[in-house]
Amino acid sequence: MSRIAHAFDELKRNGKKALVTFITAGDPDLAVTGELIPLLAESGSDIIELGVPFSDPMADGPTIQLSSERALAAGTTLPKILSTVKSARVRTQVPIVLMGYYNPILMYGLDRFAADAADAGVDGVLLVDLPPEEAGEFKACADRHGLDVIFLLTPTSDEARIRTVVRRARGFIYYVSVTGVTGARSGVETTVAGNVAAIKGKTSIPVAVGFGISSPGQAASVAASADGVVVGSAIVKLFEQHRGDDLKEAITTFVSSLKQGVDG
Ligand SMILES: O=P(O)(O)OC[C@@H](O)[C@@H](O)c1c[nH]c2ccccc12
Repeated sequence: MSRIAHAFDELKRNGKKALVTFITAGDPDLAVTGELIPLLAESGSDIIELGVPFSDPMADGPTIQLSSERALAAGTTLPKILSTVKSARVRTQVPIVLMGYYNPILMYGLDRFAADAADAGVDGVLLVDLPPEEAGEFKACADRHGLDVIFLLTPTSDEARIRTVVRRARGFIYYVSVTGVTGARSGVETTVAGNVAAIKGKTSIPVAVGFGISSPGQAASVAASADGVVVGSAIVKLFEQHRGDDLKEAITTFVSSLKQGVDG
């Protein structure tokens, strides 16, 4: 069983839901990312989603776009991200999902990437712009090296797409709560609970929900129907206002409060 599947299993056994936290790798630099990985886990993150910064992040809103720019300006590259994960693995066993766009992975080489990511201690990969219908080759590489491929479903996914994802999913399915880009929003879409229930009716793979969740209260309401709650932009926003120990403290405090929300 993968580290991701195991984490969801263990939570379920204790009647709990997962908190998935997103940060961009390399914002403000990879040394900080390496310190934040164990810190996020200690603060209550059950899974960490690490963004691979990309020059044209079309699924992302302004907060994560800026974060990506800071990371690229700091010289962040995919090989350096993998070695950061490898070093952090000595300090924590928290499941790590790399989130990125297809192009950098394709340039790296699909099989070489899957091998190196698995060797570094990456557990899952989410490629935003690789639709499940076209993911066959990458999925074969990921399977070969024991990486979970995380697929996205959205409020507009049709039955055929849902069936494809349910068949191919490993680790968890990521349900995007809104049609639009990442970023904090004031309320949770009313369609989330119903759509999550519909997906869960078709699979035993856990369903995590993300996009627009930015407070402990929103996290609590999503955790009522989903197996996991993903928070990105609201955490990434803290990188605009804080540095050094101050950043670590702000993240610890905020992530602990999100965990309390998820735990009800
Ligand atoms: O930022 P938000 O609205 O909290 O959403 C989570 C999100 O940041 C993270 O999962 C993510 C960042 N970029 C993405 C692109 C596609 C899917 C998911 C993501």
